[in-house]
Amino acid sequence: MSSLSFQGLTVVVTGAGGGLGKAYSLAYASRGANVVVNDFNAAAAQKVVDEIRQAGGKAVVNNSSVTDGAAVIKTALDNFGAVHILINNAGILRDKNFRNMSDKEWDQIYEVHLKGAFSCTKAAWPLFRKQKFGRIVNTASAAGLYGNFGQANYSAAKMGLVGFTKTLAREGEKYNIRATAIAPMAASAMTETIMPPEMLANIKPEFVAPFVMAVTHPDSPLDASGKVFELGAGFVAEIRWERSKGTVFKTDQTFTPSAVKAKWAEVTDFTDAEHPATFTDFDAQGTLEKAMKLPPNPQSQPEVRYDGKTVLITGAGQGLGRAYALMYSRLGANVVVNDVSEKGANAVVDEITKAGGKAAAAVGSVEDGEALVKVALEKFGGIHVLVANAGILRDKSFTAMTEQEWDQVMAVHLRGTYKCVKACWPHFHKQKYGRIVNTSSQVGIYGNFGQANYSAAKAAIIGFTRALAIEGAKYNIKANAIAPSAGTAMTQTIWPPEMVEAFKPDYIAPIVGYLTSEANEETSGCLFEIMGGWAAQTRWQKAGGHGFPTNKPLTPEAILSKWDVITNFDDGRATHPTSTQDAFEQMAQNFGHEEEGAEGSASPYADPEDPELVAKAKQHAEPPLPFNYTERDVILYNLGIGATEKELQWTFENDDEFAALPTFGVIPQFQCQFSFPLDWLPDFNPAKLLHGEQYLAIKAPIPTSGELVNEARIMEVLDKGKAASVAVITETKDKATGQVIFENQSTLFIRGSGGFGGKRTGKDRGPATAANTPPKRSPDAVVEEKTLPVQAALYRLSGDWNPLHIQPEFAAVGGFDRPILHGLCTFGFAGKHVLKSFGPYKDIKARFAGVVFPGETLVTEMWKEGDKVIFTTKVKERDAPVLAAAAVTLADGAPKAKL
Ligand SMILES: CCCCCCC[C@@H](O)CC(=O)SCCNC(=O)CCNC(=O)[C@H](O)C(C)(C)COP(=O)(O)OP(=O)(O)OC[C@H]1O[C@@H](n2cnc3c(N)ncnc32)[C@H](O)[C@@H]1OP(=O)(O)O
Repeated sequence: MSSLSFQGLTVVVTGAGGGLGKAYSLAYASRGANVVVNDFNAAAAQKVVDEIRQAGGKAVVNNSSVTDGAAVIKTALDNFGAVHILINNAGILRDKNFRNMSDKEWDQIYEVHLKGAFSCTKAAWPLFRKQKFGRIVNTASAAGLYGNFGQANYSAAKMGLVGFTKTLAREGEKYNIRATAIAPMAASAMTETIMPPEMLANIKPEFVAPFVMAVTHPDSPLDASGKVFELGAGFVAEIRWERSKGTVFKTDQTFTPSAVKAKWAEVTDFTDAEHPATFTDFDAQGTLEKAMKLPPNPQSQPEVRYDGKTVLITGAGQGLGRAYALMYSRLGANVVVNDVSEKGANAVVDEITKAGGKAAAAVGSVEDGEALVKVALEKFGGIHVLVANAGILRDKSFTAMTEQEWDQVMAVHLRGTYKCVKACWPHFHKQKYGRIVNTSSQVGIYGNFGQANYSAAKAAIIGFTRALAIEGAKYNIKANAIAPSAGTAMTQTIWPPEMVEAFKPDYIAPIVGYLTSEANEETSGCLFEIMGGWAAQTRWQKAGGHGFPTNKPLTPEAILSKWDVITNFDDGRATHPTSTQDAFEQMAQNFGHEEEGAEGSASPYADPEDPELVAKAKQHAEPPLPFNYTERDVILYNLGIGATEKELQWTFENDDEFAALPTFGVIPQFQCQFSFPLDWLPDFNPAKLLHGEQYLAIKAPIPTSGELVNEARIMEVLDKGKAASVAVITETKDKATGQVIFENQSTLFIRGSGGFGGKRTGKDRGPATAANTPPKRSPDAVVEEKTLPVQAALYRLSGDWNPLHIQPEFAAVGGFDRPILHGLCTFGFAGKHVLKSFGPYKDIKARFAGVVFPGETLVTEMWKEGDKVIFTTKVKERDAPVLAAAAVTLADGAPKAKL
């Protein structure tokens, strides 16, 4: 195959200052394209442009926000007179567990990822249409496809891009405009915050760029348009929707939540599943006719009821919402009927009250979710179920769609759903019970002409719901998304009258009624298509895909040569991933896939470790060890490092800001550390073991209770002459989701165990071994804090039971005249000092330079240097250094120093 040229084509890459965007820019430029390197970080963008120009390529910088797409595209026109390819890649992270996520964090993610992609695409679209050529790649994510813990905002925005892409592909087809969504896995400044370094080394952006080039070339495969692909580490596979055949219920009064429960296994049975490309593939009329002819539906026992439960239904003044409200009331629920129309809401409340039910109106916008939930609390004393149903349409072809029409649909569907769930969440959390049904749409699943706004919002709701299901699992909160089709005021504008009449909202309600019931103990994070008595489940199916060798550069030509394999779902290798972990594992199987004889090794593998050490590590590797903890453990830890009764955010579990101090991250691994036998070292004496250094990376929000798992291995064994130095790495993951929360690297300094002839100097492990020399100026902040004589006795209850810290005899063997304080206790105090002075951080490292005795006063001196805060800690009474070579890397958005 001849090499694909991009000569004469202009490519706009957003977020191109680093990571994937940079890799795209360099790759396109190397094939002759004119590249607009967009990044709000002017210096980073300029660097990429300089690199391209030095290599003889053509590129210009643009520093506009992606939400000002017109300005981004104008740079292309001003400099190159055209734009042909748009890569919507810019992204940020604002990870936070949903309970603590702020509206700002929600909005920022939406703005950059979804609104930004809209804005840039909107600006390029008329040009694409005019020249009858355009290529768009939208960057989704596995977090969007499957949902991810701590990423409700990101999961929503990323899945929204999938819906948006599908509609763009439909609308663009006639004009040779193609749109593709990718869920890439690649190392970037963004992923660095959530992945351990050795994993990052395997997922170079250079393995993603060739695919993006292949699907944006003028000769790109037509069937890439409107499709979604997962790729990274040299592996590429298409992913598509798979729908169960589902089941059909008789549409009479026996169609109840109890009837749904009785046949639920049929809804979720994927035998003979289908792979529809559009929702029009479905024989709605035939199914409805079949539904009517069925015998009455069998009912499960006991009957699904809602006595004592309070249900909030949004947009319940008419249509689907009204049908839900009437059903819930019949089943004994207290119903809160929300609608923007006072008349509509009151009419439904009257209807329920007259029939002997209990209902209250909550008039207002779903964007004021708290006010709606307040009605439930005031009238009925609680909230148990949310059915987020409110919706509007602002249909327009993408060419004609105004920003206002985009915003309006997003505000009601996406932000409204978010706000209502957010308002319910603390109550669900506290009572350890909650049921949510969020309303998506077949338009969100498959895309639809004239509904770019609606398809994006409705797809985003799927990603959002999946993230909620993951976060809610531990609290018996179940969240599902439905794509209902029924004759309502909304569909009246697009359906023929007889269809509106035939497909009654009552035929959707029983499914919702089952999903939100106590009887639903299993189903969460799922998506259902429902229409006229028929209900089916829709999930992802992933092609077996192709893994390219990682020891030679991947090219767009290689991607195209395997296109049939990448998109083949019928070779028996297709899978059904349901989590980011599943998606990642498939990619990870390609790590280290080498082709014999490949020249110019481009292996993305990190330097293989010293074989001797690998052997040692294997010998001493431990099986994963669990760590289960509650809020009580968090409080105990916080108290152990000096938190007080006045600092309720650290010592009172019901405080709104309740959190673990960041250095809590060292605790879960403890047991694991101690399970390593060290008696293979010469003259090993446990009393001679001191903690030498500690590095902690915090890769996800710290849950205040949870079930975690630790995997530890020895990384390095050094011979320091008089002592042995053993470095251990531990990854701590969430047990349910597999998400890495902490990475610890701990160095143990074992006096008297050296002289075995091993290496003296270890590897540079980046921030884990950095020297962190303080600058020669007076510190920017100083915190002094006295420890208590009881400090070690208190701290040890968090898991380090080493007698060195409590038993005088043991301490004496170690060479101390009284027990010493745990190194990690001092570490925790200092970490708290930095947090109080400079805000949150994503990693922290220190060397234990000298011992502390409980009761001594710690003085932490801090210097802010860029995104680092270098610090030292000494004991005031003895003017003795105890923490050295220490620093934190501040988290993005950390507040400025309070000096
Ligand atoms: C979850 C994780 C599990 C871990 C749990 C551990 C169990 C805990 O219960 C134990 C504890 O908490 S102990 C309390 C905390 N630690 C301490 O108090 C140690 C304080 N430090 C010291 O006493 C000395 O610095 C000392 C003794 C460490 C070194 O002093 P010297 O022997 O005088 O060393 P020196 O001559 O200065 O240097 C020799 C070589 O060793 C390297 N080195 C020095 N300090 C180090 C340290 N803290 N960590 C790692 N390496 C260290 C030096 O760089 C030098 O290396 P090279 O030969 O390459 O130049």
